[in-house]
Amino acid sequence: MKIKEILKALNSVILKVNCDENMEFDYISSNSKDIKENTLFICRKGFNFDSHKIVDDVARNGAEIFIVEEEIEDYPYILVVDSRIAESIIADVFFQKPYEKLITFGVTGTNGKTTSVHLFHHIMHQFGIKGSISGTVLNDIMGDKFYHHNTTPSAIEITKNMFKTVIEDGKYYAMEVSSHALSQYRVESIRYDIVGITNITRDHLDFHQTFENYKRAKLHILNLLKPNGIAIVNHELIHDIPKKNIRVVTFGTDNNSDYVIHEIISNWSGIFFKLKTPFGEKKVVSQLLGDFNAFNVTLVIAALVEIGYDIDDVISAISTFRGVDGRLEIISEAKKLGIEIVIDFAHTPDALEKAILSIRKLTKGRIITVFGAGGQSDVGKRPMMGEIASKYSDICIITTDDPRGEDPVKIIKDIEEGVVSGSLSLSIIDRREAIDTAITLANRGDIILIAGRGHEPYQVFDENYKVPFKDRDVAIDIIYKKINKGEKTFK
Ligand SMILES: CC(=O)N[C@H]1[C@@H](OP(=O)(O)OP(=O)(O)OC[C@H]2O[C@@H](n3ccc(=O)[nH]c3=O)[C@H](O)[C@@H]2O)O[C@H](CO)[C@@H](O)[C@@H]1O[C@H](C)C(=O)N[C@@H](C)C(=O)N[C@H](CCC(=O)O)C(=O)O
Ligand SMILES: Nc1ncnc2c1ncn2[C@@H]1O[C@H](COP(=O)(O)OP(=O)(O)OP(=O)(O)O)[C@@H](O)[C@H]1O
Repeated sequence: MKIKEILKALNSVILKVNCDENMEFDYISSNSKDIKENTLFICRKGFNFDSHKIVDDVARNGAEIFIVEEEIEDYPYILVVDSRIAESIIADVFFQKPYEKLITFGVTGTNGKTTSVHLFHHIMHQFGIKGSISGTVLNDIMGDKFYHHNTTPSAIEITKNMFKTVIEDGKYYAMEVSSHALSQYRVESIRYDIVGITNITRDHLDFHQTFENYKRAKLHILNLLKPNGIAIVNHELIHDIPKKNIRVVTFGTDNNSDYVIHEIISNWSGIFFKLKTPFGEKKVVSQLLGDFNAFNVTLVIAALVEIGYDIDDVISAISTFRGVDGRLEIISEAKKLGIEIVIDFAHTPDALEKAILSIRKLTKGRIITVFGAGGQSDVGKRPMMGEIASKYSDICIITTDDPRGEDPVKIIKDIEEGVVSGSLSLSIIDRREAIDTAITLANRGDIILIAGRGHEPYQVFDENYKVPFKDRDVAIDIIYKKINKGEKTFK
């Protein structure tokens, strides 16, 4: 591709062009670990690193032209106001707007993104339609499955994955869109057929500073719709939707919603609820545990139905979806001890409250909640989580999550500040010991909720020290040790 092909698109961010516009490049990258011959390299002053400082290394590996935020010597470059915006524009031109050839579904919200995107993928597979998904737990790009450290990857990676989907004849691309990605222009050039907003409750205030900023970042997704795109929005947010010319379809328990959820029945086999829809009243059965999943399920029903799929076919395909790893996942081995253990990724106050209250409906026994809070992330939510867990559980055990460089004891103290007085709460720093204690304390009929880390395979103490620790595997290991030592009665 010739430089002149991107100049027009970049027009609004260019400060200076210091290269021949007939120069050609064959590859684009903003990551020095991903350079090929004749690469156009995008330098950025990031939060941790300034890649303007490594232009010599990058050039040695094959970069020929640079996009920069400050002038460099010795190499041809284009100086821009903001490299992040430039990256999204260049990716868009280089990969020829692949989203135009796909059904694109972008889901944002504090909780429920992963579940909604995976459910959408499942239904499309049931319909025999191929496509891709990306998000926290898994990227599945036309069957090529891998984990990415970001919920929403960089603009180049997303667009490249969409391009691959088009080339391999995929029909859709469903993705989780984080608030970080929205404010860092990672999805700025993408256009969606459908955007979904699950809910907006407190999280990530370390990054966004205020809840209003966080909400604004999330709602920005509404600016990224295709001309005939549809926004499927939780009815609770109706007053936050800007008055623009976009098609908004709402869901929720409020009778004014377009899709009204009512009469949710929850048990160990899942949820059953009734749904008032523009196509009449429907009954929905899902294997997902937890009332809150009625919202995720309805978001996906509305998304598919509003773009033309038959509502009965969609509802029927939902019943075979077994859920996502680490989201109210039952550890069946616990039954051998006469108790129940559920693993859940709840790591925000709202999610924790909803998870505990959902479980409350499943037992007459006690709820023992084992949880902590991640380091380097929204300190203010810690006491709120302490309050919620101690208020709604019978016993709460505060422990270590992923400290990410912070002192685990300090994090636990922050959580303890919110613990309701008179509640039964103890703190055990070592997560394995905390889970072990919960299992020891549990009586027949009790439920242990191990919250906060869900599917995550490593406990991250700091950048250089992470240890394998999957809540599910640890819980199962402890169960078998107790069985072998005869420590607990069998069911
Ligand atoms: C704070 C933050 O959001 N950082 C994101 C941001 O990085 P950055 O721009 O600050 O990059 P940087 O690490 O300083 O490096 C600057 C530039 O140098 C390049 N570089 C850097 C080092 C090197 O050796 N070579 C090299 O070329 C980098 O590719 C980058 O272009 O842009 C990168 C590319 O998109 C992201 O990978 C990175 O996510 C970091 C890893 C991160 O932890 N982000 C979290 C906060 C985040 O984004 N989380 C949300 C989900 C939140 C949730 O819902 O739980 C997400 O979408 O993942
Ligand atoms: N609709 C919902 N309302 C409230 N809580 C929810 C909802 N859906 C899921 N949760 C809770 O949030 C947790 C994370 O769910 P999920 O992974 O689907 O969300 P997410 O938005 O992808 O989160 P993240 O981006 O942090 O991975 C679940 O384990 C559950 O506790």
